[in-house]
Formats: sequence, structure tokens, C-alpha cells
Amino acid sequence: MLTVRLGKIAHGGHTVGRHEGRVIFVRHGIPGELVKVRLTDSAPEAKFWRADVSEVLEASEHRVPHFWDAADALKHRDPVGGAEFGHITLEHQRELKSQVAAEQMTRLGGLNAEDCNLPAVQAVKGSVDGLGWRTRMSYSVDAQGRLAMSAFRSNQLTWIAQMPLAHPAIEATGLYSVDYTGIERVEAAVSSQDDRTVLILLAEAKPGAAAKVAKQFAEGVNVASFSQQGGSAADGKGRLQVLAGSAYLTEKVLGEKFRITGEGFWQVHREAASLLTRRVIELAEPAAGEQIADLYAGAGLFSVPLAKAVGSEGRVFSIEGAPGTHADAKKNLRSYPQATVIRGRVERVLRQVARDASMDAVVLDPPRTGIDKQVAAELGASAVSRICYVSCDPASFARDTARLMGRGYELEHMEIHDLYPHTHHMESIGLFVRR
Ligand SMILES: C[S@@+](CC[C@H](N)C(=O)[O-])C[C@H]1O[C@@H](n2cnc3c(N)ncnc32)[C@H](O)[C@@H]1O
Repeated sequence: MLTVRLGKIAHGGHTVGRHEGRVIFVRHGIPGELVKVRLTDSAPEAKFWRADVSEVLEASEHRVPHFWDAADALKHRDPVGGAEFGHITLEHQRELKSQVAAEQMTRLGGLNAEDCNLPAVQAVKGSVDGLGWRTRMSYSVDAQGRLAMSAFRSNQLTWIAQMPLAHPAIEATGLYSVDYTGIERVEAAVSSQDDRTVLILLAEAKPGAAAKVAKQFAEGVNVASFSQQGGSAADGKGRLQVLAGSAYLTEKVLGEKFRITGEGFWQVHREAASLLTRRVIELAEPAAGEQIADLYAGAGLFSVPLAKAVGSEGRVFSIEGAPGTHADAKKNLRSYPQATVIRGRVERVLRQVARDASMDAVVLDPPRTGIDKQVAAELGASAVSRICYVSCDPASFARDTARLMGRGYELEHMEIHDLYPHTHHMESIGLFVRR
């Protein structure tokens, strides 16, 4: 056990402490606090160590009691992950996230903090306590067949009886009192805006186990089993079998309906799909007759309003890599002949699309890893005049900002939304324009 004064916040949600000159990345603290830490990673030769706060000697004014016992580092040696900022006021969480974003944009993005106005993280309207926002949940199952979650960087499972960040409709299914013997993973999803229908997905460890589990849910809850052998249902390699109701949810965003099958990608925060769609359209300003590519398009969340905006004289290329999600995009875009729905990896497909069409704008929303170097090069070579980039990772967004700026783009606008309250995550949107 060491006593450490915590310094600034770092990407990943850690505060930076020091002991005898060595950096320690400390979880569950707040900058400025004096704490006792328990080392979790402390190889003598390692450049830096990792630790968890176990006792607070001098608390920050921004510290609050954690809202979720299972995730409280002051009560448990291995608190479950997923709410690692729950001991900090929501306002200060956003302040810390703003600091992380600014650091990434100056260090990796090559921006000069004095010369540019880096945005503060904005609260999502209507979210007062930051709870109940997750429309997608993923759980493990412990040896007793109970729902469990693991601690950060650990395989240690903790049985859980509630998850306050989960949408109330998920919690209301009673999923924590079900016996999951023979199941290895449980996914839960709820349609966020409309009818609150819940879909439970069960990955079997023992063939036939899912059917027994499905019977324990009340009527009206959709249940399906999915096999992950060689992949998942979303990447088209898994198998999806309906056990009750149906294996897909219908989401409604700004008046448009979207079908999302099984584990297919959908934005997690209940307000995210509508907020991001509205801002992408306002920033990208699609106009009638334009040609626009929607890269990493998922089930077509942005492609649909883009197709509406460009109209029958324009074209939208909706590019998605996961076959299951692509199949949903095809259905979601079937009444828009101006949309070409392409299945493939962006880094492979973009060159051909850019060769065949002269794109006016690009919308892109890649996974956490950001865009491939080659994708930045293709965009630079294509001379697209505006790029609207949606990102869930400030480090890859900053790195890609530097790449796009090196290819002739300027970051005209950036905003950050607190779409993951009580975690260290954030969602950025950048508008890049050709210099
Ligand atoms: C963050 S999601 C965004 C989806 C969509 N824009 C939305 O908001 O619903 C990223 C999507 O990119 C897909 N994806 C990941 N890597 C890809 C790649 N290299 N090429 C094409 N699609 C990819 C994933 O399957 C996922 O659907």
C-alpha cells in the first residue's frame, strides 16, 4: 500500500500519481486527492505501474458516494468496471473529460491550445443523474449461473443484482434473478425511443441451455440464442435462433424506423442516435443532388437522413463491414434508390467508390481505433470538400485530426457530448473542410 498525491487526469480515466519518480496510473481517484493505493500492476522493471485507490486521506470537493455498490473501489477490492467515474460529480466528470480531450488534441492532434478554441464536454439534455442511459448491456455468467461483470483488466467475475446505468426497461425484465446455467454471455438491448421492447441474447456454453433460460422470462420479452463460433451474429458468422418473440428491435429516430438484428451495432445512450443524427446533418449540410459517402455506416443511422437530403438526384454510399449489420442497412434503406449499400471494409472499398463518384461530403463514424492511415490518404486524394467525423475515442480522433490536417483539411468545428456518463468515455464530432 502506497500513499500518493494524485495529479492530472489521463486518457483512459486514470489519474497520474508518482512514487519515487515512477509514474503510477491510478483508478478511482480524482486529481488533487491524497490517497492510499493498492498496486495492481507493479513489475519492478516496468516503466509505469497501475493502482486502485483503496482509501481517501484528503478527498476532492468533487467526490460523491458511488451510486453503485459493486463498482465502489472504497468498498470492494475488485470493483466491477463500467462506472469508473461514479465517485465524481457529473459536472466534474465532464470537466475532466474536457481536459483529456484537450490534451489529446494538442499532444496527438498537433493543435495549439492557445490558438484554437477546444470545446468543453456538453451534458446530454434531460439527463440529470446520468443513470439509466444504456440501451445495450453485455454480461458474463458466473459459475453459479448468475449474471456477472468483471473488474477492469481482470477476469475475476462479480455477481451483480442491478446495473444502474442500464435502461429501466432492461432492469424491469427481472434478468438478474434468472438462472443462466449453460450460458456464457448475455446481451440485453432495448429499443430506445419508442416501445421499450427488450431483446435478450444468450450465447450458449452448453447446447440446449438457452431454451430453458428463455422460459424464465415473462411474456413480451424477446429472447434469442446466438452462437459465437467463428464470429458473431453481427459479423455474419454466428447463428441467431429465436426462442421468444423476435430477434430484432425496431428503433425510431427523428421519424424514421430502423431494424437492428441481434447484436447488430446501435448507439448505446438512449439519446445518442437522435442527437448524433441531428448534429451530423446540421454540420455536414447535405444538399439535394449531392454525392455523399457514409463510412462505417452501421445499420444506416446517418445514411437514411443523408439519402433523404440528397434526394432522387443525389447518391449516398453506405459502407459497413459487418454482414449482419449491413443486411439491416439494406432493409433500412430499401425505400431510397439513391442509396448504394455496400458491404466491405472501408479501407478496401473506399478507393473504388471514390473512383466511381465525385463525392461532395463524407460522414464517418469508425470504431474506437479510428480510421486507417490509408483511409485518411484516400480522403486526402479524393478532394472531398467536407468531412463530418463522429468519434468515440479522443485519442484516435486526435491522431486522425493530425492525419487529415496533413492531407489538406482544417478542423472547422468540434464538439464533444457526454454520451457515456459515469465512465471516462465521450463522443466527439468534428467538421473538417478542405483548405
Ligand atoms: C461506431 S459504429 C457506427 C455505426 C453507425 N454510424 C451508427 O451510428 O449507428 C462503427 C461501425 O463500423 C463497422 N466497422 C468497423 N470496422 C469497419 C471497417 N474497417 N470497415 C467497415 N465497417 C467497419 C462496425 O461494424 C460498426 O457497425
